[in-house]
Amino acid sequence: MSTNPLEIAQPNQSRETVIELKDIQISFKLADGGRFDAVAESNLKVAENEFVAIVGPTGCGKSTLLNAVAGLLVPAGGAVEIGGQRLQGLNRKAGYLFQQDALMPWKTVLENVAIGLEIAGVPKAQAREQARGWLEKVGLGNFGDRYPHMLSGGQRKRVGLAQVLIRNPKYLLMDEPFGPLDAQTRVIMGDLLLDLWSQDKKAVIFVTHDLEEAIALADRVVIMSAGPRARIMAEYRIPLARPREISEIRLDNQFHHIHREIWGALKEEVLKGYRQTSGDRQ
Ligand SMILES: Nc1ncnc2c1ncn2[C@@H]1O[C@H](COP(=O)(O)OP(=O)(O)OP(=O)(O)O)[C@@H](O)[C@H]1O
Repeated sequence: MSTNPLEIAQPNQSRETVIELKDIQISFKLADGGRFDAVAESNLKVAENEFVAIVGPTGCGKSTLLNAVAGLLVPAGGAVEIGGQRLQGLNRKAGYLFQQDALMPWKTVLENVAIGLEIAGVPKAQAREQARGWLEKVGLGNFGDRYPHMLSGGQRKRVGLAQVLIRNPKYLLMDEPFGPLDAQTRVIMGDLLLDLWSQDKKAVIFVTHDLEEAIALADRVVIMSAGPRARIMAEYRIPLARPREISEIRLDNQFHHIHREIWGALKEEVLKGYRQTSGDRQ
C-alpha cells in the first residue's frame, strides 16, 4: 500500500468513464519473425471532463498506448472501450494531435483549418467562416492567408490545434504535441491549450516525457514503467487549483512537492529506460 497521499489506489468512479483500457496488451511482429511485447496488461479509465497525462521513460510505450486508443493499432489482448463500446477500427470520436503537425503545405492556413469540416460535408463558406473563428481563438486571426512554411513552430502548433478542435471531437488524444518547441513556446502553448480546454473540458489523454508539463496540465498523471512489457504502474491526482497559469504554477511550492513525490516513483524507470535504449538490457 502506498504512503503517498497523491497516489490513487482506486480511480475515482464518481464521473462517467468515457475511455477505458481493459487489460490491454500490445505486441509488434518483428521482421525476423519474432515478437516484441511492448505493453503488458494495462488498465486505465478516463472520466468525462478529465485531463489525464501519461508519463514514462523514453521508448516505454506511451505512443503505442495512445495509438491503441486512437484505433490505429489493434491490441494483442484486452480491449479499448470508448463510451462503453468496444473500439473497432478508427476512433472517430477523437481528435488526434501528433508531435509532427499535419498541415498541407500547398494550402493556406485558413484552408488547412477548414478542410476537416469541408470533407465532412459542411458548405465551403460556412467551413471557412468557422475556421476564421478558430484562428481568432488560437491568436492567428491575421494569418489565414499565409502558407504553413511562413509560420513559426509555435504558430504551426496553433494551426494544428485549430485544425483538430474545429471538428469538435468528443475526446482529445495528444502525443507530445509541443515536443519540438522551445521551452518558452511550450509554456505559452500549454496555457493556450488549458484555456481552450476549460471552455468545454473534453476528456484528454496527453502523452509527454516531461513530468513538469504533465503536472502543470493534468488532473491526473499516470506513470508507465520501462519496457519491454511496459505497464501502467501508478496514478497520481494533481490537486492544483484551476484555472492554472503554467509559468506561475511551476513556481508554486505545492507544484514542487507534487513533482518530488511523482519523480520519486518515476526516476528508477527513467534510468531503466535509458539503460535499455543504450543496449544494456539488465
Ligand atoms: N512498429 C513497431 N514494430 C516494432 N517495435 C515497435 C513498433 N513501434 C514501436 N515499437 C517499439 O515499442 C516500444 C514503445 O514505443 P513507443 O513509441 O510507444 O514509445 P514511447 O514511450 O512513446 O517513446 P518516446 O517517449 O521515445 O516517444 C519501443 O521499444 C519501440 O521500439
